Amino acid sequence: MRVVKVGGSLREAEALMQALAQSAGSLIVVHGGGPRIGAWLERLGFETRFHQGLRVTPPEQMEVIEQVLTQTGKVLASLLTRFGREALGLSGRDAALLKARPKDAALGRVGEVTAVNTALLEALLEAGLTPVIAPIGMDEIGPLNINADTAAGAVAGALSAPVVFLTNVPGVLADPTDPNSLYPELTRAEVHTLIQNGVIAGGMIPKVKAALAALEAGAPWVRIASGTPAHARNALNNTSGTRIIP
Ligand SMILES: Nc1ncnc2c1ncn2[C@@H]1O[C@H](COP(=O)(O)OP(=O)(O)O)[C@@H](O)[C@H]1O
Ligand SMILES: CC(=O)N[C@@H](CCC(=O)OP(=O)(O)O)C(=O)O
Repeated sequence: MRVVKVGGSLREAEALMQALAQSAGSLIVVHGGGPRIGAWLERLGFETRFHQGLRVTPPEQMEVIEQVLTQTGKVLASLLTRFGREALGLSGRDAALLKARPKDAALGRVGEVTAVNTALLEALLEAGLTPVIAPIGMDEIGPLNINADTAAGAVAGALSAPVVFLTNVPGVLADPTDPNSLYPELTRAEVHTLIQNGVIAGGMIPKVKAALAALEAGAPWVRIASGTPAHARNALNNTSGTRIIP
């Protein structure tokens, strides 16, 4: 079994969904949708800003964020199903799949995962269904906006499963403008240095942090790789992209 995080930066997800649908073994998909959320917030006249790769989430933006993410999951699940892998779009609110708490008051309704309903995921896999999870969590007040990388790392950690973060770059790059500057492997200490000196920035920060959290929680291996179909297939076999090691 593998956990696959599909980045919202991958706007044309169809070819990737076909590759995932046809890959061997059980999958749990966790997806993002940052660019689509941004587009809708802008269209509706909301300001949006990021702190360390996380979208600061005033409570009044939560309805839009939840709608966009939930619908994105339904689209991905229907594509997987069409390509032969029966899939089900869920949000972290369904059956308390992702219990969460606010991460930091300054970030508004941004959540961090406190518990994953692994029994539900195992039951779905047992029934031959592929869960497609929108990164919305739940506390006693209502929904929380969880970064999709964070959510994928938490799910992988809870299941002690490998996780692959598929995105619009080949992995962690020494020079984000040069796709040939890929780090094949990074340790925890190297990751922290690269965050401190600004080489790892923006949306790459939650990815490497989630990768380290998953490893700490028991994931056997973790990769950040390109979401092109060929690279995604290799990443699922623990070969392409950047491997993060403890
Ligand atoms: N060192 C780095 N190597 C690669 N990408 C980086 C790095 N630092 C920042 N980034 C940015 O992180 C982006 C990927 O994160 P993000 O846009 O959130 O994607 P996704 O939607 O797939 O999660 C890249 O497109 C790139 O702009
Ligand atoms: C708290 C936070 O940052 N939530 C993210 C959730 C979606 C996401 O993570 O999408 P990507 O994987 O495409 O970046 C957001 O609002 O954009």
